[in-house]
Amino acid sequence: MTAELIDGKKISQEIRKGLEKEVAELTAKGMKPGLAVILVGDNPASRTYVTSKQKSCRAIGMESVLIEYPADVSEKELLDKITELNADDSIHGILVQLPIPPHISETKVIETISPEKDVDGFHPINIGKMMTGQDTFLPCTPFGVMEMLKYIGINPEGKHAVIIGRSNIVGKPMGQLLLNENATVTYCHSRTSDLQSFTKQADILVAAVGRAKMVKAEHIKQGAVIIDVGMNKDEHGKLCGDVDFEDVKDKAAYLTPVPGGVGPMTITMLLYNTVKSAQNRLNDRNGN
Ligand SMILES: Nc1nc2c(c(=O)[nH]1)N[C@@H](CN(C=O)c1ccc(C(=O)N[C@@H](CCC(=O)O)C(=O)O)cc1)CN2
Repeated sequence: MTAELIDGKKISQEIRKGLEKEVAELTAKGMKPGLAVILVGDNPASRTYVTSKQKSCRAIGMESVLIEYPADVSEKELLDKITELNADDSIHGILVQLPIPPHISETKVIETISPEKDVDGFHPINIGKMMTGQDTFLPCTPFGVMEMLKYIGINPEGKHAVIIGRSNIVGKPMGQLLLNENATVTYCHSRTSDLQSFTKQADILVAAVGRAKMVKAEHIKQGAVIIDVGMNKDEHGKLCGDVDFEDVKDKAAYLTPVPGGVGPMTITMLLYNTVKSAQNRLNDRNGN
């Protein structure tokens, strides 16, 4: 048996079609959704991602502003800009592309963004709401994974989900979203002993470690759903995930490709969150 591919581009297109309609309706009501993206420094991968975010916004009729700073910008200048954007009524979503240079506190940056405009879903208030199952902006990559599971008809309830990775933006929220849907969740990480003994139990395995092709057939259970969040270069400089696609494809039931899997969903859920923010603002304006 060969695994069925979970096509992130196709799922994204369908979600974006629906969002385009909502954007048109919001625009007609004087609430055109606007996203501000802040890029610090000139990391080529970050530039690719922010360019893609801008293009995706414009393709569905949203406004998108890119604010660029050199790598040596002061923390104060960056935080002042965020404060200014918090007060700008034409902006419904604000994000600072990560990673940022080490002289700037990521925590301060995230906490300066108003929770109402935190379309990345990284602010502790929004993380707390997610953890307690309240309606909020969900972190885009794990949110995208949940949408992919829904699309292929996989209900996490009662399944054993194993997450490899414990980053604040992917691993930790991924486990929480699966738990919210009644999965039994195990987190594995760099200090986990005998990784394979856990991953082999997974009905749903999410790899988010940043190590090229580390998940092999021997790590997975026959018929598992394998979600690859990795974005690495292989020995030939070619983009690849954390999962060895060729090795696992005849053992998994479902598999996300890299590229074309989780990546496009991350941007789609950012659009979703920004449209939701504009809708929230309209509801506030109308006293709903
Ligand atoms: N503020 C944020 N910073 C970062 C986030 C984030 O969600 N918010 N996530 C990642 C980067 N990222 C979005 O910002 C991102 C990464 C990859 C993709 C993507 O579509 N990848 C393509 C391949 C692209 C290529 O060819 O290089 C794919 O998988 O098909 C989108 C968004 C870290 N920073």
